[in-house]
Amino acid sequence: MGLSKEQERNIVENVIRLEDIALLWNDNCKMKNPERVKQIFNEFVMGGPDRLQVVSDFDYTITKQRKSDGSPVLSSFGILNACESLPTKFIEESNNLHNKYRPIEIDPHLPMDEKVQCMIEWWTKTGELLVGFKLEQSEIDAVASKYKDSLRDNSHKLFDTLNRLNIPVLVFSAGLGNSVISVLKQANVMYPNVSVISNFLQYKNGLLDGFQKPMIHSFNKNETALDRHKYYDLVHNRDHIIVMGDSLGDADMANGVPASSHIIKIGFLYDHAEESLEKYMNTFDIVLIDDQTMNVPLALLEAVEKKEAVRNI
Ligand SMILES: C[n+]1cn([C@@H]2O[C@H](COP(=O)(O)OP(=O)(O)O)[C@@H](O)[C@H]2O)c2nc(N)[nH]c(=O)c21
Ligand SMILES: [Mg+2]
Repeated sequence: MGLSKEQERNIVENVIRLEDIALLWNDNCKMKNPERVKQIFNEFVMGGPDRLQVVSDFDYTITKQRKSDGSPVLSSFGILNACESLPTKFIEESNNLHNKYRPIEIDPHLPMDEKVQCMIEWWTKTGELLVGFKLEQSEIDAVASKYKDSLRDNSHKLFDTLNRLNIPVLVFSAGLGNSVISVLKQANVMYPNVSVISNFLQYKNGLLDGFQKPMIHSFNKNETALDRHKYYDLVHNRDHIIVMGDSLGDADMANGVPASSHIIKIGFLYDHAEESLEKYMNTFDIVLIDDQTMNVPLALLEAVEKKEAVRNI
């Protein structure tokens, strides 16, 4: 994936030619407006690492949508539900809630305000079920350890590079933060530049007591939900933003940032790829179909790093 001499020269001369980034011309990579991608890539390379930040979804964005051996990857809530000490009643009721609310979450015809109301109910009821019994973090860790190898190929290289360049990474998940952090730690990518904003378990006198606030559900995952969060102070001056997600709603994760920011949105598409492609292309700048790697964001960061190296000579 290294850059050729000519590519390096182009970067020195302040131009990335998208033509040179072979990955972007693979059949499974779709861009509605390659000119815009090119312009943003160049701005990001010229702006350098100090203006960059990454905002990424977790489930099926940092983790793979499909493993090559065919084994499934559990979501962060899936990891919780696989903990054997959970009471059977919790699993039953949690499944009932899933059966009721998941169709509402993905219904394309329901008005958004109704969907939001239902998602608040779903997360609230799940929180109410998680009260009054023990669940050790070590049990979540034991389940999560089975999924530490489920990160996209080259995730380590991506997180290493982001850490080296001091680029803040926000992992923004409406799932369960305890699982997210456990997987990231056990995969050795939980560097100091990585923050996780998600739903975390709350404990009272050693027993579960629902979720900590504020609630992050599938439709309030944008940085306006973070207005009063300390994370906002850390990143508000970083106006070059790479957003990564696998669901259409993930594209809005950076909505709360100033309007002058430049955002490149990378969408990983897997399920129903043919039917969903048009929507994804209208929503994300780059759509990667069944690409179980981090190679595209990595190519951008490699260009940023090369340019920075030249600048510092
Ligand atoms: C409250 N709740 C929400 N979810 C799902 O968890 C997902 C987490 O949301 P997300 O962070 O947007 O993940 P994603 O973009 O990878 O899908 C939501 O989309 C819900 O479908 C849930 N899934 C399970 N199994 N149990 C739950 O209680 C529960
Ligand atoms: Mg996801």
